Amino acid sequence: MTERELLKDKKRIVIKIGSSSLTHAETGDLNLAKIEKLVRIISDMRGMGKEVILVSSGAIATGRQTLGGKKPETVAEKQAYAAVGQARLMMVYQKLFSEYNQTAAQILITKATILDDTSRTNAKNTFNELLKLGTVPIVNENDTVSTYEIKFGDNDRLSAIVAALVEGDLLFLLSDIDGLYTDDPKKNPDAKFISQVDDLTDEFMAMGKGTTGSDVGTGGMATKLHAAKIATESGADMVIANADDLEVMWRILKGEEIGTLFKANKSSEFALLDYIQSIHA
Ligand SMILES: Nc1ncnc2c1ncn2[C@@H]1O[C@H](COP(=O)(O)OP(=O)(O)O)[C@@H](O)[C@H]1O
Ligand SMILES: N[C@@H](CCC(=O)OP(=O)(O)O)C(=O)O
Repeated sequence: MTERELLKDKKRIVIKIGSSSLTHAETGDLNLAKIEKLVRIISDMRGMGKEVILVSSGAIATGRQTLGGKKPETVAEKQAYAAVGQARLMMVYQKLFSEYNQTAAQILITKATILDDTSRTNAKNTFNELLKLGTVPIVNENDTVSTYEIKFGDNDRLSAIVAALVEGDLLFLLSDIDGLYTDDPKKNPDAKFISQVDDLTDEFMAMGKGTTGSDVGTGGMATKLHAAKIATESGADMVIANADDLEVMWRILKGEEIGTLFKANKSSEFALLDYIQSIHA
C-alpha cells in the first residue's frame, strides 16, 4: 500500500477550515452552501465510524458582518466581534448538524489552557468524553478573552495542538490554496507544487511565507508549516488541501494524490509545550 492509500484507515480526524473558506469573498457573508457541505461530509465521516473534530475560524468575520461590515482595528473591537460572531457561527453549525442527526459541541481554548497542566488535562478529558458520546466538537480560540500574551493568533497551529492533545491520526488543513509550493505561487509563477513531505527540514519551513491571501485570513503558509511540525512530531499525518471543493477530503481519504501530505514522524525529543510557549500571535 502507498502512503496515500493508508489514509483511508485514519480514525480520529481533525479538520481545520479558515475564515476565507467559510465566507463569500465578494461580500464577507457566510457561505452557507459551503458550510452545509462541510457539515454533510463530517456527518458522513461519523457514519463511517470516524471521530471528527472541527476547528473552525470565522468568529471575527461573522461578527463583522453582523455588526455592519467595518474591519475591526482594536483588540477590544476584535474581541467584541468574536463574541457576537462565535455565537452566531455555532447557531449555524448546531442547526445544520442537527439536520444530519449529529450533536455539535463547542470548545474554546487559549494558549493558557494548553500551557497549564490542570486545564490541559481537563481539555483533553472533555475532548475524549465528547468523542465517546459521539458528538462533533467544534473548536476555536477563545478570542473574547485572548490578548497578546495568551493568544495563538491563528487556528492552523491551534488545530495541530488539538490533534496532538487528542492523539489524532490525521489533520486536514483546508485552505484557499492546493497545498505547499516552493514559494508563494500568488507572487512567484515559477513556484513548484510539493505533493509529499516526509521530513520537515528547515528548507521546507523556509518556504512558507507569512502573508495571507485574503481579507479575513491570518497566518499564510508559515503558520501551516508550524502546524505540520506540531502534528507530525506528535504522530499525526497532516494534509493541506484546497477548500474550494470540500469533496477533496473524500478523494484524499481514497488515496488520490491531491494536496500536500506531511507524514507523521513522531519523536520523543519534540517538546510540545516549549514549542507552544514560543508561539506569539
Ligand atoms: N510556499 C507557499 N505555498 C503555498 N502558499 C503560500 C506559500 N507561501 C505563502 N503562501 C500563501 O498562503 C496563503 C494561504 O494562507 P491563508 O491566506 O492564511 O489561508 P487560510 O485562510 O485558508 O488559512 C496562500 O493563498 C498563499 O498566497
Ligand atoms: N479565531 C479567529 C480566527 C483565527 C484564524 O486563524 O483565522 P483563519 O486564518 O481564517 O483560519 C476567528 O474565529 O475569527
